[in-house]
Amino acid sequence: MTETMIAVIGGSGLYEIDGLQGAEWTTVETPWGPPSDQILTGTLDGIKMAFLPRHGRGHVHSPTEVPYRANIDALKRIGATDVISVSACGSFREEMAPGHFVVVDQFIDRTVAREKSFFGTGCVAHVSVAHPTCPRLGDACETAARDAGITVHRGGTYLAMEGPQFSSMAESKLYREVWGCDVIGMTNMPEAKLAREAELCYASIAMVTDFDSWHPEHGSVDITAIIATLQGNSSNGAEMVRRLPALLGAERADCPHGCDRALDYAILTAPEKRDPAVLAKLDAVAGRVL
Ligand SMILES: CSC[C@H]1O[C@H](OP(=O)(O)O)[C@H](O)[C@@H]1O
Ligand SMILES: Nc1ncnc2[nH]cnc12
Repeated sequence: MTETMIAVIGGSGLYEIDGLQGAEWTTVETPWGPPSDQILTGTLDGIKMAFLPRHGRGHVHSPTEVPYRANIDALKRIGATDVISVSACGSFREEMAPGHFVVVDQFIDRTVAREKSFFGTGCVAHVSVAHPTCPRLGDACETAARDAGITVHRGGTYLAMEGPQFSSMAESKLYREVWGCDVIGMTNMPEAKLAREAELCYASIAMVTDFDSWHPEHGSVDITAIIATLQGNSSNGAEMVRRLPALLGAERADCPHGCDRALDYAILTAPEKRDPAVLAKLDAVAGRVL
């Protein structure tokens, strides 16, 4: 058994969480540079918690410039076992309305300008992201959100776009009608891929703020409408998070879906060909298998 540490990555509108006991902002250094901000650590119901604002307090990093590798490395380095991503998203479904939460389970990655792996020349690895989110964590988030009185949809495909501009109407219709996506945002990729490489269980909660630009009656997505919805979504997100420790418990067994063993057979580079400098950078992420 391993001691649970629940890490929450807070997206747009969620820059802090209240109610942690022994709350302290801590600076964490990583071989991939500084994370988005300091990490707030503490306990909730006796269970270790960490909170990292994805864009930094005051929203300083654009979706392209979020230091995704440093963020995931930093969470792994401080002992996080379970990562909950909480994000603002547009919706492609009439029934997934602003204010609703979606427990995302699939992604289409359309991002093009981001570092997407901890591995590369000197230590090559290929993990599976066929099922990029952890159903055990998804169950906990779904229950926590329902208990908090939030309308929650289980399962959805998240289109990760580069941004920072929103989609054109033609793109919006393509993602919805042809590709069958349910929600859209700018940040869950490569975050989810990196969490898998770091053997962290990862769940993504999409907090719907708008109907993007496909909806005949809602016009085009616009930031003022998003901001108006963000505040209520963020306090609901915090309510959901408050319920997670009681659902996940202080001790965790191995993940039944294997998230925490993703690197078991993933590294292809022969031991004698591995670059010691690259291995040194992988100490937190892949130390278990190196
Ligand atoms: C608030 S408008 C667009 C912005 O919001 C989302 O951020 P996050 O995923 O961190 O909640 C979206 O991905 C964009 O970055
Ligand atoms: N419509 C949208 N597209 C991309 N990211 C978003 N974040 C919130 N709404 C969004």
